[in-house]
Amino acid sequence: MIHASSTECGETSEGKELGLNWNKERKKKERMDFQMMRVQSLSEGDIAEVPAQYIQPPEERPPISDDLTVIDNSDEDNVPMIDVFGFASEQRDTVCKLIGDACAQWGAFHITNHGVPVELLDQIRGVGLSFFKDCPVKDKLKYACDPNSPASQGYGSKMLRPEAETSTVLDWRDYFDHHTLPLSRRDPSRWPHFPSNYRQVVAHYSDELKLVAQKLLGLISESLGLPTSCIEDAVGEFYQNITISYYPACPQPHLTLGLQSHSDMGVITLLIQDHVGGLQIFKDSRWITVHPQSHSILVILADQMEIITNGKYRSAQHRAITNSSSPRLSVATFHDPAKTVKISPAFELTSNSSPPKYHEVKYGDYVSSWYTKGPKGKRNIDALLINC
Ligand SMILES: O=C(O)CCC(=O)C(=O)O
Ligand SMILES: [Fe+2]
Repeated sequence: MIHASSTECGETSEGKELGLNWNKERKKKERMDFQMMRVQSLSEGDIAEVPAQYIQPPEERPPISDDLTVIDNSDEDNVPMIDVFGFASEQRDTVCKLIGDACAQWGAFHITNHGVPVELLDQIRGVGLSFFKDCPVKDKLKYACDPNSPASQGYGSKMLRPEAETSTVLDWRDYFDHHTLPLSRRDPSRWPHFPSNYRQVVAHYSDELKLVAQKLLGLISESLGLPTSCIEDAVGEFYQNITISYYPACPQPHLTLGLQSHSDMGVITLLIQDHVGGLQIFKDSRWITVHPQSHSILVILADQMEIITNGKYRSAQHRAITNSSSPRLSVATFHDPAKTVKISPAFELTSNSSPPKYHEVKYGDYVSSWYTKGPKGKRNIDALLINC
């Protein structure tokens, strides 16, 4: 009774202290709750202005005056579209040359006739959208990822460790990260059970995209005059994650980013998006909006590819912008080395006249540093440059 009244009124010194601590704890919890708040809940709360934590510094803000100017560049000035002819051997030399040019100039390209059934592309977009749109946030939260562990599997809204976040603006994005390969990491019971075919579609998509990634690594190796298996041998067994990102409509797209500027940390990313558009690639000092192509797959070179190729092919810097009218969905499939694998420039690509440009790095160390420091464009890979 005494305790109850003294803490409630804060009359005794012990009570005051308890009251202060309680207040501090409550404030901390409110801050945490805010940080954990899903962007979708904010967006559906019908707010006119985005909370301060989502406002980018002026130099990072996208120059959007209204939503219709999001896709402003012409077809000629967009990532190359390459028909890979089902990876048929008769077309291999031609395809290899086109891929080599796209890797050197863009670090990204679309592929068609990749062998993944278009129905499967539609299905994974469909189950992803259904999870985000039709499942109440409280049900989605049953799959919440561990906010203290980077790249943990599940439903999340932020990428960085809490200690890094204090100085980092939050992204206008919710996502679901799935650990899909190797099979020892795949546990579909941790993925949404709604809609009912969700788990089966993600597993099927994972298997198909692994095959595409393997074939692409072969072509990319050959495009540099390397043995077909060179890059895949350097990477070892694929660690594959699939991230479905959902970017709710944003009341102030000119102040925010769906996903801040970064390059992916692994080897190769295969991305599909819906018809809305918002992915941009930084090329020749400007941001270019990638035209959505519903049946093609966008290939994005990631940082370990830049190291293995000794900078002949550079990882693509990219970001996602938001818009005020339509939510947007993308599915990114990342292919990474195991954390224990050491990555260094392929010896075939180095010589006395062309020495290694990057320090060797254990992939696990690279990942930890990326999550601790935050992406900020390409600063993580640039930190490995020799003599820099
Ligand atoms: O949503 C997008 O288009 C980009 C996603 C992305 O870059 C990522 O998840 O790393
Ligand atoms: Fe990315």
